[in-house]
Amino acid sequence: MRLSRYFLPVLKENPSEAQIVSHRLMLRAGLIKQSAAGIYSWLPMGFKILRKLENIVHEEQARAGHLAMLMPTIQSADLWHESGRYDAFGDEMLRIKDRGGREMLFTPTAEELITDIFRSHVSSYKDLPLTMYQIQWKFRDEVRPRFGVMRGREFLMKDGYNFDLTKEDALHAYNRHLVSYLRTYERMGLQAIPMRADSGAMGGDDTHEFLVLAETGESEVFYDSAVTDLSFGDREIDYSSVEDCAAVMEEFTTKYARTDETHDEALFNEVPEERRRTARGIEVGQIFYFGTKYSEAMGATVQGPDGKNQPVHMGSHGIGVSRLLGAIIEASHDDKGIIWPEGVTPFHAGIVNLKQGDAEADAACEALYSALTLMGLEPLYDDRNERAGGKFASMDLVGLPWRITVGPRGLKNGVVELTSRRTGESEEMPPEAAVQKLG
Ligand SMILES: Nc1ncnc2c1ncn2[C@@H]1O[C@H](COS(=O)(=O)NC(=O)[C@@H](N)CS)[C@@H](O)[C@H]1O
Repeated sequence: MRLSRYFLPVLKENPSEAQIVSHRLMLRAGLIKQSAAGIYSWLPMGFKILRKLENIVHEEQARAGHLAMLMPTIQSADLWHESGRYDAFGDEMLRIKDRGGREMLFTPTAEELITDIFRSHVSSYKDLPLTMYQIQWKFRDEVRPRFGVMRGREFLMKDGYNFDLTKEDALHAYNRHLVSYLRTYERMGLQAIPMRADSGAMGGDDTHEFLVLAETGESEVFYDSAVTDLSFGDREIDYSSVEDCAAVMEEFTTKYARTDETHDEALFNEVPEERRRTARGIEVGQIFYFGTKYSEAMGATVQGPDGKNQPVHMGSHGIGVSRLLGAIIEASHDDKGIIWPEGVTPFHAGIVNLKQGDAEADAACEALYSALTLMGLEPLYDDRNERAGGKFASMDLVGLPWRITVGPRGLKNGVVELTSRRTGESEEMPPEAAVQKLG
């Protein structure tokens, strides 16, 4: 992409309304623009990153054997009356009347609708296990939307729902989701620690939240520092194996790690004192097992092997896709701006031309642009007639992992400068070598 043809409204000053660094940087880097409290427009670069996050979520859900689908954002209140959550959800639910005066709502979550779809078409245990998920916008009329996309009112969520014949099968689905989440967050360059949490409005008993440690996190957490040494890595796992998934659950959730809602001081004191940590975290996902709460309320039953009809066991599993942009920036930035992990960066390298209009420099930039594009690496070429300092400042703010600086002096020696955004280290090398290094 050429910056002269892009839409990237970078702000020079820190917006006064932004209280945390990720909110500040998302506005300054021209990723989002607030349209109302807690509601944002996603400008081209912000939207490009959001789609990268969605793609990672889709890939890891597919790897786990979960089926992608899409439900509407506007739902009839009927199903919510049936489940008894219409009133229970309270003021967070945005209630709407259509032209016929029918009660509708902008969905805050979708247990009711997915259960209705299931009960309309599935009646035999032979069709189980079944997990379907969507990546869809939600609305929750938060009493205090704040911190930008971190606590929005309209936000993007991956919400997945499993339907199983028995509690054991549903707990395997729970563990399978934990595995898929560990991989998902690591691919985004995040360490998201699973912690015992409270089930709140979703109901049920077993639930873990996934938290990214950050001072600006809204959740207070208590954990054994040993959990920060765990990583899933690129190990192979058989998602259909109950043992394999249970082993990962065991490995990642045996040591003490809880949110304040479930914190148990006595248990915490059993952790060796030098390993006890209290911190704040950003909740980037949560998985739930809630048994037959919805299937009984809504008559979602299957005929079991014994011929008897029984309500299915369910769970729901969410990832805060739009919140993740904020979480990643909180975890990866410096005083100059964002530092995007390679797995989610909107462009792989910035090309900075120190002398736009200089025939040799322009030609070298065009050659780099084509070579990188041919390799499938998306460059962002700052071809504007700006002074070098301004170009460097924009590139640092936007946070691409690499910057290639091209100038007439360097070209005289047959070199360009390759700079790593994370380390700030620069190295001079021939243009071809820079392309190879990024490849
Ligand atoms: N106001 C919000 N703004 C941004 N992200 C949010 C907001 N509320 C929740 N989320 C994200 O959405 C994830 C899932 O939300 S949840 O309430 O925990 N779970 C559910 O709604 C279940 N139905 C999961 S399918 C959270 O872990 C969080 O990362």
